[in-house]
Amino acid sequence: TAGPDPAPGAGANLVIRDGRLAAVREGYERFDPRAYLQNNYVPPRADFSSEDCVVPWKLRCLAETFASGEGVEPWQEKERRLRGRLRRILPIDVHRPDPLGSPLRPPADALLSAFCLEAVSPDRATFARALGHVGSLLRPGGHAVLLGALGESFYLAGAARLPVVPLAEDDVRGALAGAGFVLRRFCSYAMPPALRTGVDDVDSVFFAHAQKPMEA
Ligand SMILES: C[S@@+](CC[C@H](N)C(=O)[O-])C[C@H]1O[C@@H](n2cnc3c(N)ncnc32)[C@H](O)[C@@H]1O
Repeated sequence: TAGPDPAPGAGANLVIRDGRLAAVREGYERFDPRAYLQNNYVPPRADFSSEDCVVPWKLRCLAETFASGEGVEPWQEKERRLRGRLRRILPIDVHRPDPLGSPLRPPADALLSAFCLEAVSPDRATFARALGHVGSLLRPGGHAVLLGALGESFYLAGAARLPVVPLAEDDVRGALAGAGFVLRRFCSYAMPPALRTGVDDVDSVFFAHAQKPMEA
């Protein structure tokens, strides 16, 4: 059945939103993954001699969360089991209500998204919508683990200068609540001056673990 008539101006808003998403897509055509890795995943940001460094902080958050479940095993064993279970790598577009192009059957137990949603969204409303889209891939009781940037407006990846929606902690908490999640853990890491290398203007990094309620 047809829905209600769109409000006056709604069509124009959709065109503007589509135009801004097209600009984001165009930006990612110049995204250079090697340059991105070089900017973020080697020293000084990935300096494993210092626990205070940002990449060890991110990994610690993930390790603590994943270790809080059933069975604690050496990472080598976890890696072996994960590789054994990996079946397919699928393209995803977080701006589509159906991000994988078709429903996920069965829905996922867990979802991990790192530095993606805010880096592909022109504004907070689009970020919240994208979170809702990927959240819909989870089963009731499923877990979402998010890492992301706060207060960031751009980052560099080779020739590409990608715009980022600058988020505050409350924007992330609000978007999670709006997407129907219950927050289990939220923490943040202030980027120290020594790691403000010019490859972005990030203020801090957040980590969130949230869960979909079980169905009544
Ligand atoms: C800042 S990088 C994050 C990379 C990595 N996940 C990390 O943690 O460092 C943003 C990523 O978003 C991906 N991306 C761009 N548009 C997207 C979209 N519409 N849906 C899903 N991912 C997208 C890009 O390919 C890029 O790998």
